[in-house]
Amino acid sequence: MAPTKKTFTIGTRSSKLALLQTDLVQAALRQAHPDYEFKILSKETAGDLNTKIALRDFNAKNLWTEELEELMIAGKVDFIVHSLKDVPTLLPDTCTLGPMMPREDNRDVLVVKQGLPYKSLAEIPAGSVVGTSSIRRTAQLARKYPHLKVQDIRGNIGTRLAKLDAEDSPYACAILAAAGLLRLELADRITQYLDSKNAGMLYAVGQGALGIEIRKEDTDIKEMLDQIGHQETTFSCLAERSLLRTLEGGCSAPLGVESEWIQSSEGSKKLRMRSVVVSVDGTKCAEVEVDGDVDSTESAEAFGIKVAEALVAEGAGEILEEIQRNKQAK
Ligand SMILES: NCc1[nH]cc(CCC(=O)O)c1CC(=O)O
Repeated sequence: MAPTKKTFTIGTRSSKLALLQTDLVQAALRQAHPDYEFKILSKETAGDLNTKIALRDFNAKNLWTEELEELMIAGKVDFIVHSLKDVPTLLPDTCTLGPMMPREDNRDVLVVKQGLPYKSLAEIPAGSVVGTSSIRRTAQLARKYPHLKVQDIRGNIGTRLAKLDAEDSPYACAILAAAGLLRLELADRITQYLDSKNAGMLYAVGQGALGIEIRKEDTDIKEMLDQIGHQETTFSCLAERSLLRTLEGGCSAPLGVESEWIQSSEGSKKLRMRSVVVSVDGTKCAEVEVDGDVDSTESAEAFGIKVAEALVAEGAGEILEEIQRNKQAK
């Protein structure tokens, strides 16, 4: 009888996208470690079940992660695959993020309601309703496209597209992450990729990347994940998360980022990060572009703090405090 393979259990949410993403990690690990077996254990989380309340009104930040972390701490799963964007910047003491696989497209995209002719955000007529539940997207739209209206659109990606396309829907278009649509093979729904240059829109910290959460002391799993990791993704995402953590806005901060690796004249690559904090009504804005030498976890974390300080010097602190005050007054 063949000896049984050493088996690892991967935890994930049970949404279609979460399962697809977990399949990507499982396939990469099977290829890198043919001697091991990788099983998937999926679970519906509080975040999946609560689709009625606007995301920005949730106080708990770990709706999507907490129950899976409990399974990992209890030893029922060995590591967890998340959309990095949904992972809180502060993890439980015993947990940490492992090396990250190559990032999918990190941009936001415009998706136009089926049957409407618009080819870009700039073409959407004044007074039209844009579907998004993200405070970051809402604030950036208010700043760059003040003639458009914004309305919540909740649920997983399939649900949001159905709400957008419904004949009696109020929406002309919606803003979504490219990564989710591409992974679900819905690229044909993408009308325009949005970035700082063509649309003045920056993406969310961690968008397009997968976060693999592990037990902090589990060096074996960390080494195993090193085989499928991609340093540029890991470092840029850690820097983005350090920036968000320093501004301490959690997922409800109207913070946009855009990271890119640029070739410097000395031959090494530098990390260039553009970042913006916008007041919800779009009237106030702090915007920076910073280059840094990032070649380790530590320098990535330090660079994120440096970008946060640059934003604060541009007035980001006041904008975030005002949002905090309004929340408390509710
Ligand atoms: N907030 C929900 C969410 N979390 C992760 C993705 C998919 C994209 C990604 O992995 O960044 C989405 C959907 C979206 O924002 O359109």
